[in-house]
Amino acid sequence: MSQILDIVPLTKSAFAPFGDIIEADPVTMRYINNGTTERFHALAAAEAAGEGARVVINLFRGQPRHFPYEVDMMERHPFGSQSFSPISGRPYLVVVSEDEGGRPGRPRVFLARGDQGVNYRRNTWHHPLMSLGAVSDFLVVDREGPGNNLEEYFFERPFIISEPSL
Ligand SMILES: NC(=O)N[C@@H](O)C(=O)O
Ligand code: NI
Repeated sequence: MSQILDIVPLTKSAFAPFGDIIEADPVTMRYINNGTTERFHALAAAEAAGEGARVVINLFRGQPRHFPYEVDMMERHPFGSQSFSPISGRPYLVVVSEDEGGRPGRPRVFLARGDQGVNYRRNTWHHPLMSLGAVSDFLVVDREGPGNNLEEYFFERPFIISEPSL
């Protein structure tokens, strides 16, 4: 099988094994504030495990990735979830893997729209942030606390992502 990875659109069903999509899904919408605001309710849940852990809200300013791109590693956060919500309105790549006996399997690459966020469930293999085209800001909600919340795995042979067509 080729090391070149296909890129597919990010959808709720395809991403379900890895976490949730943070987008204005009409099914989740309820009016609040006397009808002046639409609340898209409980799109995802932040997880922060362990004594003394807390959920934190961050800004990530990502440099655009260049292509062809070598995916030589994946990471996961054993004690908490991690969400990325684009603030700059630009598309970006989401790269995730199923767990195969404690190692990431073949990565899956999703092209996320600039109005779609993702929440990686706790312990989900993913590649670090992959901004596209220009420096992009993201609101990131994840876990801070004691213990090592970062596990990395390096592939023997890197996978390749070709330039996405936007
Ligand atoms: N290191 C860090 O906070 N960021 C990564 O976890 C990432 O997924 O981008
Ligand atoms: Ni991460």
